[in-house]
This record gives sequence, structure tokens and C-alpha cells, in this order.
Amino acid sequence: MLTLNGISKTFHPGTVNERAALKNISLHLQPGDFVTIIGSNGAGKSTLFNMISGNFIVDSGGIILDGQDITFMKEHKRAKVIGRLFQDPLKGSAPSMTIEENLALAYMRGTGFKIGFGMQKKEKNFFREKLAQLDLGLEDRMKTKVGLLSGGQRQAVTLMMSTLVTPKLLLLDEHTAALDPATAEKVLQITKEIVEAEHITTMMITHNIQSALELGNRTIMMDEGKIILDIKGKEREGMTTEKLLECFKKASHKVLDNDRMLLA
Ligand SMILES: Nc1ncnc2c1ncn2[C@@H]1O[C@H](COP(=O)(O)OP(=O)(O)OP(=O)(O)O)[C@@H](O)[C@H]1O
Repeated sequence: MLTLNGISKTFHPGTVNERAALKNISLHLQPGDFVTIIGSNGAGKSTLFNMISGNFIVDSGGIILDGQDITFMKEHKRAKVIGRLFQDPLKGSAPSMTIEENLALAYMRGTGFKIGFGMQKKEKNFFREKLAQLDLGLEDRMKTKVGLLSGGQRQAVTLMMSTLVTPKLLLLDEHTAALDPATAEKVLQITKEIVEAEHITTMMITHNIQSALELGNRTIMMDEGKIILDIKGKEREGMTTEKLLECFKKASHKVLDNDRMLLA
């Protein structure tokens, strides 16, 4: 579904601030793969997502999504088929618009279908059904402005917006890191349910090693712009936090030094 062919990115080349953020990254994801991504600060995780979503263009290498070369495709075009959530619940939805208006916008972006001012009963019912799946009571608050929701509710709505029309790829950039533990758990559970039900190819950056091992079917670890570990199948089934840290030490020749990394 997604193939990265040796992608590289250096910021501020030729200056004192030169920083090689991605170094010749290659990766292939099968349809329905759910890959969790961990790594120390500055490892290149968000830059990887920025390259895939078209926020920046790669210096070299190629990106193929569902058989299409999207290496130089504009960000807004990629957004039709790539869903992305950020750590900040304020990103991704319009606060002054209601829940149903936000969903309508996402629906139009994904389908190209114009809903217009008079939203039809059919669309409203579709949105209501989708919201009910979140089990947060939001289906009865469709006229509430998104800016009035809590961080967790808002992140759940953004998740719904990103998956209303099934994306070819879903990028989750620490999307639960700013939420309190109980809400984070709930949003992770919802994420898992939606991803599994729709069989969405997903990449999720997390600083929680336990979540990284529990969710999805593959875990990659990044360090200094490279993928240094790629764990799947039997090897992943038997993986523990301790073993993973040991693997990191062996592969990078250093101890994982990261204040934000949650080991359990
Ligand atoms: N727009 C940019 N301009 C200049 N340098 C950048 C830019 N974006 C990222 N970098 C640099 O690229 C490197 C990788 O950053 P990136 O944000 O991808 O790391 P990360 O693994 O997501 O880290 P974190 O876990 O701290 O979010 C860092 O050294 C960062 O300072």
C-alpha cells in the first residue's frame, strides 16, 4: 500500500544549521498494516510523516501510495487520501463550526461531493450513526461547536473526520499524548476499533513503548534519521519493553535517552 524508496531530507543544507533529518529511509507497508513508530527526540518521526503527507518534498527518493507515485503531489491532493492527526487536539477541526459541519467538510474533501447549505437527512443520519460508534454521546450534540468540546472529544471527532471516507493511509502523530491517561486510553481504543473495522493502513508515532507493542502488527524504531529496528511477526509477539530497549541499545550503540518516553 505504501512504499518509501530511499527517502532523504536535510534541512538548511550548506549552513551551520544543516540537519539530516531522514537518511535513505526505505519501507514497505502491506494494505491493512498498522505500524507503530518509536524513537528518541529528533529521530525524524514527524519529518517522515511530513514527507508522506506532502508538508515537505523529499530531497531524494520516492513515495508510492496504492500504486501511485505521490513524491511530488501537492499536500492538499494527498489530504484526500491520507488522514493525519496531530498531538494538538486543536489541529484538524474548525472550532467555530459545529460537529456536523466539520464532518460535512471532511466528507466533501474525501468524496468531492458537495453537500451545500441544506444538509440532507441522509447525510445527517450517516454522521449521527458514525458519531454513535464513538460512544461519547456526541451523536446528540451535532449542533455543538467543536471549540466547546474537551480535548479527548475533539480528538475523537478529528479521528472520525479523518476516517469518514476511508483513507488509503492514516498517520497518527502522538494523537493521544496531550490527553489525560483515561481519555488517551479511550481514544486509543476508538482508534483501534476504527482502524480494524475499516482495515486502514496506519502509522502511529507514540512515546509509549507499551502502546507501541500492544497496538498494530509491526513496530519500527527510528534514531538519527534512520530506521534502526523493524519488528513484526513472531519476533514482535514475544517482545517486551525491556527486550526492546536492549535491542535499541544494540542497534544504536546508546541507551534510549528520552524524557518523554514512557516505558509502561
Ligand atoms: N522545519 C524544520 N526546519 C529545520 N529543521 C527541522 C524541521 N523539522 C524538523 N527539523 C529537524 O529535523 C530533526 C528531526 O525532527 P523531527 O521533528 O522529525 O523528530 P521527531 O522524531 O519527530 O522528534 P520528537 O519526538 O521530538 O517530536 C530534528 O533535528 C529537527 O530539529
